[in-house]
Formats: sequence, structure tokens, C-alpha cells
Amino acid sequence: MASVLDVQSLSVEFQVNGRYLPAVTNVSLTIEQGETLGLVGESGCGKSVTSLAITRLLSKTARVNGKVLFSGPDPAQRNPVPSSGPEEVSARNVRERELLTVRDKDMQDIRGNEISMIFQEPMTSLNPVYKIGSQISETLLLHQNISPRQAFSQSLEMLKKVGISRPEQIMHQYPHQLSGGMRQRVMIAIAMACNPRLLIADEPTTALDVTIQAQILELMKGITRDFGTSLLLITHDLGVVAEMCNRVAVMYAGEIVEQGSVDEVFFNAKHPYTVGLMNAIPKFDATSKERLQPIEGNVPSIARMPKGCRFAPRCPHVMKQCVEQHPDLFEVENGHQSRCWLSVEGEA
Ligand SMILES: Nc1ncnc2c1ncn2[C@@H]1O[C@H](COP(=O)(O)OP(=O)(O)OP(=O)(O)O)[C@@H](O)[C@H]1O
Repeated sequence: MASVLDVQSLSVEFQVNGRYLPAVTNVSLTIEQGETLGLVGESGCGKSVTSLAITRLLSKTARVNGKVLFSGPDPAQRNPVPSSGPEEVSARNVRERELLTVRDKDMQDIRGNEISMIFQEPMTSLNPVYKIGSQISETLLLHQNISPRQAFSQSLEMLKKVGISRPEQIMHQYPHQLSGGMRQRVMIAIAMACNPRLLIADEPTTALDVTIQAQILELMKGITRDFGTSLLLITHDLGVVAEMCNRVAVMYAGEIVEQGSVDEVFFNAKHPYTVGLMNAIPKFDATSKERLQPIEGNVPSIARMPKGCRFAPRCPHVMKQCVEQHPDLFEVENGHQSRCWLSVEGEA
């Protein structure tokens, strides 16, 4: 079966003062059914722009190239009632569509229904003037051919699934009456209400304190597993990737610089940027006296991208070739790729 998401050579440029500047360059990635792909990198590396390009939510100043193939249920065959298990999901009749060229109306139907999104701050995504119950029901009524009464009872079920205690009362409350963690649970309920094939979560726990973060991640892991949903998890936190993901793509200055299985990339990191990110993680092991090693320097501005390797100005292993020639993504081992001249066979 085709990948749920197959992004091919995606590039995004923004028009700024009459010039087009590259925010995302030649990004290719795939996500299989039920798989979680982590997209990591420092602030400004292009993670959010990539997800907004996939969902066609970029501003009008953006120029997008490439292909975003999404394999979702054939609209004509879609089961109007959300299923509750992976078996039903895989049995759906799927059809591949290219999201950058589908009609706006079709894209609106895909968003929230077949592809859902969760963002960092739930307060900005929830509408402060509507009760929780109406906000979940609204998603169901928009995408599924059901009555308001059915939508209400399915919303209640979803609140139970995301572990909200007293769900009957919460249905009648407003977002400001809930804690941050509960609001994020509600966002997950809304995102999963229509049983999407793909969930995109952009820093979903960054605004929460650590114990709540762990609970929300655990919830997302459980619910995507139960529903058979694929997950694109955007984060700057490698600990979250280790906990949640099957595969990881590391972004730097708008490009993927390394990707592969989490084990391969974590235990056999090839790109000096990935190694730098690993060394910058605090270690809490009592015997460790190592100091944190931040990566010196900053991500280049999209207005001044280096000509060769974009990481060259910060790289501890920089060579003449790196400054002059832009490296491709080289295959290191089966499915493990690194955009570094040192990864070319014979040079490592
Ligand atoms: N509308 C826009 N116009 C011009 N530049 C933009 C626009 N949106 C994003 N950018 C630029 O694109 C680059 C990538 O931004 P993006 O938000 O994707 O980074 P990110 O990796 O998600 O960072 P963060 O973790 O801080 O959200 C940045 O340099 C950003 O300034």
C-alpha cells in the first residue's frame, strides 16, 4: 500500500521586499500507516513551514513547489461513523491525491477530516466563546453526515477516550475554565474526532509543564496506536522523539540534513548538526560531569543562505569542499541518509 504521506522535493520561498527567499528547500519524506515521524531542528529551521505547506495553510506570499501525495480514504467510500480501531482504517478504500493541486474545497474537506492538526497553544486554537461540547460536535457536523444529537454523543465519547474526567460537565464548559493540559486533551479529541489518517502535531506539549507533557505524549501515543493514525510530530526536543517516534528527520536551515530510524540516527548519528543537537541535551546521570555543549553560532537567515553546506559556518569538521559545494542527502545505510560530505563513502 502507498505511504500515507509522500512529500517529494517540497520547496517553499517567501516573497520579501520583492525577492523570493528559501524557507524550505527540497524536502522529501514519507510516513507509513501507523508510523510516527519526528521532524526536529532548532527554531527557524523550517519545521512549521513544512507542515503548513503540506496542509496548504501558508500565507499568500509563499511560493510552493514539489509534490505532497496523500493516500486517504476515497471520499466516495468514506465511512461516516468514526471507527475505533486500526483494522477498519486499513480496510478503507484509499485513493492517492496530490495536495498542492487539489481544489480549495477538497482541501478544506481533507483538513480536520483526513488530516488533523494540533498546535502548541490550545487556547489560540479553541474558540473562547463556545462550549467544549459544541466545538467537538462542530468538527463532526462539518465533516460527517450525522445529526446534532449523534455528534453530541460522539463528542462525549471522544472526551472519555482522551481521559477527561467528568466529561459530561466538561462538555458544557468554556476553554478558559480548563487547565492547559485539559485544553490540550480537548484539542486531541477534536483532532481525532473524525478518525484522521494523518495527525500533524506542531510542538504539542511545549507550553505545558513536564508532568503534564508526559501525560499528553502518552495519550497521543496510545490514541494514534488505537486508531492506526500516522503522526508527523514536530518538536525541538530529541527526548520527545526518542519516546514517541519510529523514524526521525533532522532539519537545518530549511533542509533535511539527516533522516532514518530513531535507533540509527540516535546511536549512529552521521551529520555534525545531529551530533551537536545530541551533545546539547542535558544529561542527568549522577556520574556525568560533562558540561552542556551548545552548537556555536546561529541558524543562517533565509536572506543569506551559505552557498555550500548550510551548516558549514558552524561545523567543527568543516572542509574546503563544504564551503564550495552543496552536499546531497547521501545514503549511509538502508534508509539512513546524511547531507554531509563526510558521509560519502570513503570519506567518513
Ligand atoms: N510568512 C513568512 N514570511 C517570511 N519568512 C517566513 C514566513 N514564515 C516563516 N518564515 C521564515 O521561514 C523560516 C522557517 O520558519 P519555521 O517557522 O518553519 O521554523 P521552525 O523550525 O518551525 O521554528 P520554530 O520551532 O521556532 O517554530 C524562518 O527563517 C522564518 O523566519
